[in-house]
Amino acid sequence: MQRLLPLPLSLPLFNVASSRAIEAAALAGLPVDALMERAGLAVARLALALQPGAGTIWVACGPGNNGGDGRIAARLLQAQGRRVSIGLTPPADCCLAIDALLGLGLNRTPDAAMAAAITALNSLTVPVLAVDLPSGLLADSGALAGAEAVRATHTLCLLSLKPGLFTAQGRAHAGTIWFDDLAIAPARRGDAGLLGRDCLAELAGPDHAAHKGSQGDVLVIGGAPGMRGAARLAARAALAAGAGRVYLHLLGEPVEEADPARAELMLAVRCEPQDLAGKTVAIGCGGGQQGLAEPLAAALRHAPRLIVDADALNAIAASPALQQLLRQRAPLSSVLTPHPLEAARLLGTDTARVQADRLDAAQALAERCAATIVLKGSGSVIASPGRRPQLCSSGSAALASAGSGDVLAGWIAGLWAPRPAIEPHLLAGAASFWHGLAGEQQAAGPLRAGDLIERMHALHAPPED
Ligand SMILES: NC(=O)C1=CN([C@@H]2O[C@H](COP(=O)(O)OP(=O)(O)OC[C@H]3O[C@@H](n4cnc5c(N)ncnc54)[C@H](OP(=O)(O)O)[C@@H]3O)[C@@H](O)[C@H]2O)[C@@H](O)CC1
Ligand SMILES: Nc1ncnc2c1ncn2[C@@H]1O[C@H](COP(=O)(O)OP(=O)(O)O)[C@@H](O)[C@H]1O
Ligand SMILES: [K+]
Repeated sequence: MQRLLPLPLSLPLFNVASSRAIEAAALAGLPVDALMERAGLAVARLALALQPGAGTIWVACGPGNNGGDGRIAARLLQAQGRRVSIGLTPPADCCLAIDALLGLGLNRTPDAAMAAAITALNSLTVPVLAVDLPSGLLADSGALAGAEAVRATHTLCLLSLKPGLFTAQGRAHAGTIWFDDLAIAPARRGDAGLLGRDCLAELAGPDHAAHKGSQGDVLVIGGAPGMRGAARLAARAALAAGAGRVYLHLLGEPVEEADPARAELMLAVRCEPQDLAGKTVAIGCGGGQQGLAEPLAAALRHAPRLIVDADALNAIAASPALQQLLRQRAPLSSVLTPHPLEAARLLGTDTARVQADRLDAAQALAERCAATIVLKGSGSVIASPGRRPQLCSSGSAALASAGSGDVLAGWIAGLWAPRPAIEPHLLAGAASFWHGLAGEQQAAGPLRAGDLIERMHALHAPPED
């Protein structure tokens, strides 16, 4: 059993169908109850490690094998001399609750009895340990099957890691995530990947002979009047990520300086095809509603590497001609960074549908746009045509603050410029992980986007001895 996050090494994720196939293959060589015995033992061990007080441990058991895991844990806890109560209502002296109501088999809105038990679990002030998944949370998507799911303080995921724990509502409901593979090594590829720190190894630093010309040029296009800050944040992030030279083309009224507070940034007065050639271009941050279509069409045609964010995404969603230009770009040359509403506009649907299956939505968008997609939010999804999607395991609600998305767009550009040959799927995963890692390093409260850049800059790996 291991505490999962922060995650050093990336791991495979298995959806419900694959998890069932892994279980069936394992059971072919084992006694029928072997896996459930292992699962119950793991639950009981973690329950004791959580050091429950002297009261009664409530084991809320559902009708299927999730409940079966709970019953075995209850038996083992009793054998350890603990008072245990099995049922759908808590004992008066509850010191720890084990949520074994529903796991992989959740397939509809919780019925009245289950919903009442979920509400009772959520009313407790003692720790709640969820078995496999918080009950009410869908394993494949991290969406809720009904109005409410258990908000656990700990979740022990069993046998196979399920994607739903790591995206949409998963992280908000799972608490501290633990994993026990029940001593079974899956003989199949994951349906998706969970990105760990090892993804940063894609980003080797510059060699000693590097110079600004070898580190690539970034051009940030956006920052209409009133929203200049968004483009400046992206440009500052590109600089902090390691681009050799960073230029800003600000839309609307001319300005004298690119960024008076960051002397390293240069102003790009024009945005003609020859100004785009050879550059990594990030477009859309603070782009506004007007003045963006022309530079966007030029960037789609001429930028060899392109990151499309914010208003540029909205402009593409509204224009079949721009959509066609996007699809006609060279393979492996475009990264789109939508939040769920922007993704919904591009897909012609609504935010709720995107959030109901983030992995599916991101993959559909990647195929439709022929681009790498970073679908942002808790558990960002990185999807590319023909690739397995990745979920970012880093990040926190400290990032839920204006400008952190602009920083991500600029950061991707700044990492891409010195590494023009890197595969965008790997680049976007590593950049998102880095961004999330910096976003976790906040004791409390939101992280201002300017401070986020400084934290991301501080995470550049020191040279090895
Ligand atoms: N497979 C593995 O990898 C391993 C699995 N293990 C464990 O088994 C768990 C999976 O067990 P499972 O398949 O029995 O499903 P489970 O989650 O107990 O639910 C099914 C029951 O709930 C019911 N039900 C469903 N939705 C409902 C709702 N909304 N409201 C009310 N009822 C609802 C459903 O009813 P039915 O649809 O049949 O009418 C059925 O009776 C897994 O999460 C893990 O803990 C480990 O022991 C070892 C490895
Ligand atoms: N709760 C959260 N958990 C993890 N990451 C988050 C969370 N909230 C926001 N983020 C991240 O912060 C960034 C916000 O981007 P975006 O919504 O475009 O903001 P803005 O447009 O203000 O820059 C994204 O990278 C997103 O993944
Ligand atoms: K459960």
